[in-house]
Amino acid sequence: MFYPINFKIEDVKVTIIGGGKVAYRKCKNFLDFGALVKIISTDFIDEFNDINEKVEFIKNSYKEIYIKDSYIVVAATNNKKINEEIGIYCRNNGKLVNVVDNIDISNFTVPSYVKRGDLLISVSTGGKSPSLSSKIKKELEDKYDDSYEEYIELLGNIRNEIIKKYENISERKKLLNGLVNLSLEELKEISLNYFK
Ligand SMILES: C[C@@]1(CC(=O)O)C2=NC(=C\c3[nH]c(c(CCC(=O)O)c3CC(=O)O)Cc3[nH]c(c(CC(=O)O)c3CCC(=O)O)/C=C3\N/C(=C\2)[C@@H](CCC(=O)O)[C@]3(C)CC(=O)O)/[C@H]1CCC(=O)O
Ligand SMILES: NC(=O)c1ccc[n+]([C@@H]2O[C@H](COP(=O)([O-])OP(=O)(O)OC[C@H]3O[C@@H](n4cnc5c(N)ncnc54)[C@H](O)[C@@H]3O)[C@@H](O)[C@H]2O)c1
Repeated sequence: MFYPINFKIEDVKVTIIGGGKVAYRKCKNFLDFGALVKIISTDFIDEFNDINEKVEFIKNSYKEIYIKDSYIVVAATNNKKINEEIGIYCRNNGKLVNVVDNIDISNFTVPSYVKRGDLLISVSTGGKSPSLSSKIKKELEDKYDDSYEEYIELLGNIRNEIIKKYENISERKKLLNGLVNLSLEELKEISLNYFK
């Protein structure tokens, strides 16, 4: 079983071994959340050329030295034995490791997710069906569209004002619980009143 946590990885060093489709997808995800990514691979697919963020590319085969200073490691080569070796080294050295072809060695996996500003909805099937995770994600993308980015921002701002203004915890809670039943337009109205 995997436990869900929200991990602050801004400026945390992440090393990915492998330069294929799976490594590319993981790389994009980590960059989305502000990590410092280094990639070691004997070859890289062309998609890597279109990455705008800063990534350190090392064209070489895997060596232990490359992951010594990384707290988070993804083993994403197409060589099962190398992936396993990376996984075991990381487990023995207190690192977080995602072995893309071996859930038993992995001590974390990457879920599907929908991100709308600070709203983050993630889906995992414990490795039983990545396809189902992806399908559920697509359903959630329709339900929680782009407008939620502004919605969550307004909720956060108004919540801060309510916390400042109301000391009584049960009154506070009632107000905060009620906010989520309002539409984006209604929140905008309230926000104008709070911040005028
Ligand atoms: C969610 C997502 C995140 C991401 O990678 O970004 C993700 N896999 C995605 C897609 C996907 N992966 C695969 C297919 C082909 C169809 C299929 O297999 O269903 C598709 C679908 C497609 O490509 O359409 C093949 C596959 N996946 C794994 C193995 C190895 C194995 O099972 O041992 C194999 C090869 C099996 C074989 O040998 O054929 C393993 C893992 N894949 C996970 C995550 C973790 C568990 C997540 C969970 O608990 O659900 C876990 C355990 C480890 C990890 O990678 O963290 C991303 C969806 C992105 C999105 O759309 O949002
Ligand atoms: N977790 C997932 O979501 C998922 C999805 C599909 C497949 N997989 C598994 O992930 C593996 C990788 O998939 P892919 O489509 O990215 O494969 P791929 O063949 O496109 O890429 C493999 C990469 O590993 C590199 N590589 C191989 N040996 C290396 C070494 N010793 N050192 C450094 N780099 C090395 C290659 O240069 C290549 O860039 C597959 O074998 C499959 O089992 C996982």
